Amino acid sequence: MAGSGTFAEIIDGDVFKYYAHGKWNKSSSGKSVPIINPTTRKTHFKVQACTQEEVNRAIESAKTAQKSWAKTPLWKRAELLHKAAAILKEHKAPIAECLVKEIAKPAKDAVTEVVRSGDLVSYCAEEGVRILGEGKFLVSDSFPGNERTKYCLTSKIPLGVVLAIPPFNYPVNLAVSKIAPALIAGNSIVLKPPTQGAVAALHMVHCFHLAGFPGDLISCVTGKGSEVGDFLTMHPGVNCISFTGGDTGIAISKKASMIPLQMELGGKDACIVLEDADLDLAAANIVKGGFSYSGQRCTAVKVALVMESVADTLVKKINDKVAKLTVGPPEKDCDITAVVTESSANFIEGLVMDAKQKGATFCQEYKREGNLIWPLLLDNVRPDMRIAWEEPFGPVLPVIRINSVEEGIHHCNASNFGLQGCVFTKDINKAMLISDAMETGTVQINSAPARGPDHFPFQGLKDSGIGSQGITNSINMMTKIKTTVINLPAPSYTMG
Ligand SMILES: NC(=O)c1ccc[n+]([C@@H]2O[C@H](COP(=O)([O-])OP(=O)(O)OC[C@H]3O[C@@H](n4cnc5c(N)ncnc54)[C@H](O)[C@@H]3O)[C@@H](O)[C@H]2O)c1
Repeated sequence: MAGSGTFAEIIDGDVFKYYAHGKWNKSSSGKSVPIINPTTRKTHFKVQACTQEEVNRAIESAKTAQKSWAKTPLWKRAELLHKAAAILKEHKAPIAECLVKEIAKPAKDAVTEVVRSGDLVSYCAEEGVRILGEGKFLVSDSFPGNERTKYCLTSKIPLGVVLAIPPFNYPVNLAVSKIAPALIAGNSIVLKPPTQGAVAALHMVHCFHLAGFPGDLISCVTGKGSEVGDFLTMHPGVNCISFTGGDTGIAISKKASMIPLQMELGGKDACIVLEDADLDLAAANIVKGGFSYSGQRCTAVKVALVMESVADTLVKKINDKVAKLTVGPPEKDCDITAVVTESSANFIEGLVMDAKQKGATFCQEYKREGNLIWPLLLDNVRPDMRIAWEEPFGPVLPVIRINSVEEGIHHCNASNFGLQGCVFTKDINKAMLISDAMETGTVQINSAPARGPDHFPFQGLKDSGIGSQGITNSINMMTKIKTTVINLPAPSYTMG
């Protein structure tokens, strides 16, 4: 159970401790932050409200710890990561329980998130050993005017302290997707988990503690993002920020100093359906893509752009599937569960009411109880409706009927987001042309957008992000290149 057994030391009374200096600590603030269960709307957990002084100490000690970690052999770093991955998977049940209570993630998906996270950590260790074990050797005579008098050796070195800020929807997976690449590359880590999801993240961090990483190398500071956020992101001791979330990331990018930033932000992933598409496949993917975890996924299908000639048939197929979605508590593994906060539910409702007022066709009746919103398909959505452009992050999906492929591409590209998109057609040539024309980081052909598998590159264009994630890209991003040049007194050409 959460906060008991192996995890008993991470809680004090009813408040979870924060992790720094290799141990679990109470904040001197004496204050805590409540975590509201989205289903019951009652406080379920509490975490420490860390002070700026505590955050400062965590960063300062991470700086020192990183220096010796960078001198730890790569195979040893990998070994510890493999150990942490195994411990994480062993304790999937209590961590998944936190995800169910804190973010109303359906029970089975919660377990999947933890297992996937363990796999990500292991893969990262293996990939790190492969790509960080290699450097480059260059000779000078390939550049005009040079003899072979210079040998250049390049290697990848760590950046220093990496600040990791994941969002609420995958607080474990999107934390380890930053922690593991940072650690294998020789960096230290300061994690600031989201408020909803903080307790799952603290349990995950305990698995790293149990694996035996050096004290001070990893810390996890809790508190409201709006209170400790700026202090963390503008701290001179931070050498890299890896952030996943919404528009907050744009604000952070403007405030951060001259350090590498990895930003994975919001999306308005479009699904273009052509006349020749397999409509059963498209409907299945639109429902899975649009409504999994109640639409609270960065890569959820957030607008369906459907050719008018197949729209009636497709909408009917989607509605038949929507009718089968179960709605209720995450403990019962329902498909649609309460959205994360009351303010999210209010925001979603605002988009729905705007669409209603402007004449969208409601395929189901709009229904809400507390944070629980029943799945809703809105047909005949037009570009003057907010839902055509904004990210609901909830179980509401707009359908815009289009009369040409160009119209679909135009709508997709007019968005300020550019995360992913997808196209359904049996014509691979057309699909490739559309993929090239869509201004998004990834285009899926004949499947819903998805972040995984976790070693695939994952990136957003425009307001959807900076840089590229995915295991290999994250490891590379969390390193810099160092070169040593050997200067010879006379040219030397290898004769074999
Ligand atoms: N592109 C991706 O990879 C990806 C993946 C998942 C979610 N998302 C996006 O995340 C959003 C939903 O997640 P969310 O509601 O947790 O996002 P959010 O931007 O509200 O919060 C993200 C994180 O930032 C922290 N934070 C808040 N204010 C801060 C500040 N001033 N300084 C530093 N940190 C601060 C939060 O505590 C949280 O940990 C959606 O827009 C979704 O599309 C993107």
